[in-house]
This record gives sequence, structure tokens and C-alpha cells, in this order.
Amino acid sequence: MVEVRIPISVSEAVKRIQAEAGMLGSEFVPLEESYGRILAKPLVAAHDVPSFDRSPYDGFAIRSKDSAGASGTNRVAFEVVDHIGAGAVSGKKVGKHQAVRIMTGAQLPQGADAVVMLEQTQESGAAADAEGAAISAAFTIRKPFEAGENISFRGEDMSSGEEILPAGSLVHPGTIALLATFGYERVEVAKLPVVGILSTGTELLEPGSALQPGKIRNSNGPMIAAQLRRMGVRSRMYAAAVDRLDDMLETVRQALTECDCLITTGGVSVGDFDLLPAVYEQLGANVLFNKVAMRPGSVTTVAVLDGRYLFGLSGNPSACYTGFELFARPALLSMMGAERVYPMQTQAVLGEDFGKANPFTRFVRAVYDGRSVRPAGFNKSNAVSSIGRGNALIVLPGGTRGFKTGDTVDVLLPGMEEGSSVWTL
Ligand SMILES: Nc1nc2c(c(=O)[nH]1)N[C@H]1C(S)=C(S)[C@@H](COP(=O)(O)OP(=O)(O)OC[C@H]3O[C@@H](n4cnc5c(N)ncnc54)[C@H](O)[C@@H]3O)O[C@H]1N2
Ligand code: MOO
Ligand SMILES: [Mg+2]
Repeated sequence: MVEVRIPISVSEAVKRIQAEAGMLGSEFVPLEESYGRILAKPLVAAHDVPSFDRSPYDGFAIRSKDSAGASGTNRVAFEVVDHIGAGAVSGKKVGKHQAVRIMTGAQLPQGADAVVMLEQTQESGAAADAEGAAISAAFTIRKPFEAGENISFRGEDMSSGEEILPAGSLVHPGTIALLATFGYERVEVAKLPVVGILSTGTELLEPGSALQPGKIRNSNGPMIAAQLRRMGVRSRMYAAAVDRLDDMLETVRQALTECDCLITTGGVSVGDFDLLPAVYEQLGANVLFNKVAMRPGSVTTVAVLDGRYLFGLSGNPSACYTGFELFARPALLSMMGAERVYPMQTQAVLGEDFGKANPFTRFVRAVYDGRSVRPAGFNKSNAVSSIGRGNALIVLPGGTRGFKTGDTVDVLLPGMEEGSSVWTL
């Protein structure tokens, strides 16, 4: 008798998995190695940014009150008493009708409360500064300035003590800029899970091998390694396992002593050589589910043993890809305390009819161009082409109807950093 499995919804599957996520703890890494990691602590501003009032323009720092009454017919003149670039601090205090020639980023001199852009002045009386560079000794303006005009104020970006990012944030290039701003040489980030990958199937050959009758090359193993890498996690690749229970059990047992999580592919369905169900049983693992109301990947099985996840992804490549993004990735991110564990979602206009109805929720490998989305070709569970061509997954809820060109559909965007091929703005 073939085992009858009861399918659960995708969201119930995600919920059961997420409920099991244990935290991995944290470690310190050098700033330059923190890219792609998850912050273990909130990032709090250690000082005001900017930490001094500064000029946002190349121009002249003046006292605004001296500009009162300036107009096209009544130009007001200033004497230039100093000349500073960013990094320099003027020792002068700006007095009545005086100005300091100041470049973008330089600290505002004492006494000044406004900056006149170079373009807003008419310069006269050329002279030279200490280094011999030409400066204008005087200039006139034709409009009054308000106190605070053209000033980048201390603390306007961030004020000391303010929480800028919560714990669980992904360290992206902008985060690196923040960390550097506050002088972090080392950053406290979540430990990375050690993730094992075991491809199962007597039919599997390594990518370097010539094809043989009845055999195929193992594409799931390298694919999962890359899916992990895309989220900053390195993997431990186990040699593909033939479909023999004792060997497989031994490899899985070994892997569980070395890894926080083991991802297997293949052998989770009801076939005579689908041995993962027996492996889970022999290990005494707690199987969270073994059937999900989704296509592809309905046979995806997830179990836990001693706080370790066992992801039994389907052997079919499209199902394997989808199962990783929907189930394994969020779980691994939760182990790292990440804030945003689920794939980026959007909605788009369907660019092609999708006639067939299906009672299960479908995840169709697709190409998304920023506006519309269309299936990426041959789209069966065993397809490799559509995962290779696609950059998105169309989500078609289960039901009795098909979908038409122009329908608005939900879209998942794994690997957002890959970007778009068209400029949509
Ligand atoms: N009688 C039934 N048969 C099947 C059912 C079912 O419910 N009843 N489910 C089907 C569905 S749905 C799927 S999906 C597959 C799942 O199969 P398994 O997860 O058990 O995986 P395998 O049987 O090992 O392999 C399936 C398929 O994928 C190829 N494969 C396996 N590993 C890899 C790899 N590392 N790289 C590339 N391709 C791989 C394998 O050669 C098979 O062609 O079961 C259906 N059957
Ligand atoms: O699990 Mo299968 O991929 O639904 O076709
Ligand atoms: Mg099978």
C-alpha cells in the first residue's frame, strides 16, 4: 500500500518550520568581512552625524544679518578673511561684512550662520592665499540670506544615541558606510550556520563526468550551494549518495555531527528507492510535514532532530530550487536572527496566458522585468531550463481557474541583488 500523505498549505509549512528555529549566537568579524552578514546588535549612533556644522556647498560663510537689504540694485560687499577646504578649520571668527571662502564639507567658522554659493556671488579684487592659490579678496551678493541658510547642521543626519538599524539587519554596502562612519573596525554579527548538502540518487554523476546510460549530472547540489552563497552562507558538500539505506543513514548521521542543518535532495517521494522517509524514521527525527499543497515540490519534507533541521528537498530541479527559497532560506535566516527572512514580493501583470487550473498553489519559474512577468519556458517540476532562465517565481493560488494575460499576480523575487535588465523609470 502506498503511503497516503496529507498536504498542508505553504503558509502552514513555513509556520511549522519557523517555530523550530534556534539562534546560533554571534561573533566579531572585521568590518571588511561583514558584508552580507546579519547584525547581532542594534546599530546605535555613537555621535552626531555630521559631528559639526558644515558647508554643503563651495562658497562663502557669512553672517546672515550682514546680507540684509541686498538686491540687484543694492549689491552688498564682503571682505574675504580666510580660505578653507574640507578637513581644515578656520581660526578666524567671521566679523561684520567679513566672509570665509569655504569648500563643501568644511566646518563652518565661528560667527558665520549662512553660506553663499560661489554662483551667487560676483567676485572682485583677486589676491592669493598662503599657498599662492588665487582667491578673491572680495565679493558682492544680490539677495539676503536667512540664518541657517545653506548649512548642513550638526546631527541633521543622525543624532548621538539614536538607533539607526535594529539587530537582525543585513549588512549591505550602505550598512558598511554606517559602520565605518561610527568607527567600527570589528562588527558583531550572527554566526553563520554550517549547512551540509547531500544529493541522493544512484543516477547522479558529478558535473565533470561524461554522461552514461540512465545517468544524469547532479545539478541540485551545486545549485543549492549557490543559493546558500547568495545568502552569504558557505556549505559543506557531501559526496552524492547512492540509494542504499545503510550508506545513506551513515552519511546523514555523520553530517548531523558536523552541521547545523542538512539539506538533501531527492528520495522524498513514495518510490521504491526514495529512502529519506526511512532515514528520518531510523534517526527518530520529528517530521514536521511530508506533503505541501504546492507545485512543484509537493513532496518536500522537513524534519528536525536535536535542534537541527533536515530539509528533504525534492530531486526534481525546479521543485528543489523552489523548496530552498520557500523553506530553507527563511529558516536559516531566522537562525541568524535576521529581520527579513522571506523572499521579496511584488505584484506584476501576467505577460502570458496560464490556462491550466491546479488545486495546489503553483510557483512558476518566471522572468520579471519590473512591470510584467512571464513564465520562463518549459515549466515542469523536472525542468532545469526555466530555473536557469528565470529570475522570479509567479505565485498562482490553487483553485479551479487558469490565469490570463493582463491579470495581476503575486511575484516572489529571490536574489534581488541581481537587478533588472530594463530601466523602468
Ligand atoms: N507515484 C508517485 N510518484 C511520484 C510522486 C507521487 O506523489 N507519487 N511525486 C512526484 C513528484 S511531485 C516529485 S517532485 C518527485 C519527487 O521525487 P523525489 O524527491 O523522491 O526525488 P527522486 O525520485 O530522487 O528524483 C526525482 C527526479 O529528480 C532527478 N534528480 C534527483 N536528484 C537530482 C540532482 N541532484 N540533480 C538533478 N536531478 C536530480 C531524478 O533523476 C528524478 O528524475 O516524485 C514524483 N513521483
Ligand atoms: O513535488 Mo512535485 O515537484 O509537486 O512535481
Ligand atoms: Mg523519487
